[in-house]
Amino acid sequence: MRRHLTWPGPAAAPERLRQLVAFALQHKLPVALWRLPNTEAVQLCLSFSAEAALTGLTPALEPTAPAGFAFFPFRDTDHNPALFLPADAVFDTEHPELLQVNEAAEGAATLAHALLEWLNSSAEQPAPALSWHVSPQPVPHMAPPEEYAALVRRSVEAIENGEVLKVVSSRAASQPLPPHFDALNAFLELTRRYPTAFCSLVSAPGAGTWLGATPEILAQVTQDGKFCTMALAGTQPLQQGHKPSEAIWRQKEIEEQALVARYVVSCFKQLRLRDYQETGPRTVAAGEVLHLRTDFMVDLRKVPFPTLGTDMLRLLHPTSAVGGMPRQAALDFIEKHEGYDRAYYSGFLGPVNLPQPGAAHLFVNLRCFQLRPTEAILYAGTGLTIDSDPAREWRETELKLRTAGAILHE
Ligand SMILES: C=C(O[C@H]1C=CC=C(C(=O)O)[C@@H]1O)C(=O)O
Repeated sequence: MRRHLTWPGPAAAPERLRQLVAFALQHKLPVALWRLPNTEAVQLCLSFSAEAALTGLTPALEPTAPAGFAFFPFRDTDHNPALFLPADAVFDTEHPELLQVNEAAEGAATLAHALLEWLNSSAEQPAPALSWHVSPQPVPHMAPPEEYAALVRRSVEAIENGEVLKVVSSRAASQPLPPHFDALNAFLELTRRYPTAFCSLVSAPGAGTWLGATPEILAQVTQDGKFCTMALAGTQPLQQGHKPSEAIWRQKEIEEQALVARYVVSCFKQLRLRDYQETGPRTVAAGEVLHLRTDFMVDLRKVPFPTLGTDMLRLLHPTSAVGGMPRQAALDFIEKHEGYDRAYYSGFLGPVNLPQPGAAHLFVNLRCFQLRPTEAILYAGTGLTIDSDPAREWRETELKLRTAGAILHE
C-alpha cells in the first residue's frame, strides 16, 4: 500500500534530499541514495526500521519480491550484516513534488506522520547538520607497500603451486577528510564526475556510511525483460588524448578477464541456460582507468526463466573479478592471507523493484570508501595471475583509489 504524498513548500530537489537524509539520521534509520549509470535522477530509499533492514538472505529479483535497496558485504558475517533496506519512503529528484510512502511498513503510521511534520517544519529552517552512521567495527588494517608486495608474492606462489588460477588481493587506505566535508555534496560530486558509473551513498546503523562510483554491473533485470551481467577485469591507466578503443592489452590482463568471462558462462551452464548473448571483450573507461569488459544479456521474453536474476545473483557473488578462480579456493586464500576486513567493499548494492516493480540494478561495490568521523577509508584490489608484479599491482591500487578519492581533495 503505497501512498504518494505531495511535498509541502517549494524547496529544490537537493534540499529535499538533505531534509530526508537528516530525518533518517536523526531517527537512526537506514537511508540509501543512488544514481544509475547514464541517467540524471538521484533516488532515495529510507526505511522506517533499522531492524527490518537486517536480512540474512540474498535478495530475490522477481517483480513480486519486496522493493528496497540491497547492501551486501563481501562476506556475510555478524560484523558486516547483509542489509536490505525496505522501501518505506522513496524519493526521486525527477519528481521532487512527490514522496512515496509505504503505509503497510512496520511503524509506518507514526514515522510517516513524524516525517510529514519534519518536512513541514524544516521547509522554512536552515538545513540541519548531518550526523552520519559510523560502523561499529574498528578501522581496518592498512597494508603499507612492502606488506602488499608480500601478499602479491604469496598469491603468485599460490598460483604457481596450483592452489588457485587467479586471486584478487586488495587493501584499505586512509585519507583525512577535507575541512567542511559534506558527504551529501560529495555524493553529488561523484554523480557529476562519473556519469557512466553507479554512484551511491548508503548510511545504515551497523554498516556505517559508504560512498562510491562503481563501473561493474553484477546482476540487472530491466522492465523490458532483459537480464544483464558483465565480466569486468584488466586495468590500465587512461592515457590523455587516446581513445579507449586504441588501448593495447598484455596477455596477463587478457587472461585475467577471460577467467571472469568463463566464470559467468559457467554460471549460465549450471542453470542449463544456453540462450545468452555475449558481446566483447571491449575496452571501457572508468574514471582514470580502462578495463576489459564482456557483456552478457538474456532476453527473458524469448527465454522464459523468471528466476534467472535471483539465481544468477546467488551464483555470481562474489565474482572472480573480486575473489578469483576457482572461486572457493580463492576466497579461502583471501580470508587466510589478506589480513584485513573488506566489509562492504567488493560486496554488492543497488535498488530492487524500485522505483517500479520489474527492475533490479545490482552493482559490485568498487571504487568506494567508508566514512569515519575525520577520515575516509578507501578500498582497492587487483586481479593477480602468474605474471603479476608487486610494484605494478601497488600502482594499480593507487590509481583505483583515486576514483572515489578524487572528491576528498576539494
Ligand atoms: C577489484 C577491483 O576491480 C576489479 C574490477 C575491474 C578490474 C579489476 C582488475 O583489473 O584487477 C578488478 O578485478 C577494484 O576496483 O577494487
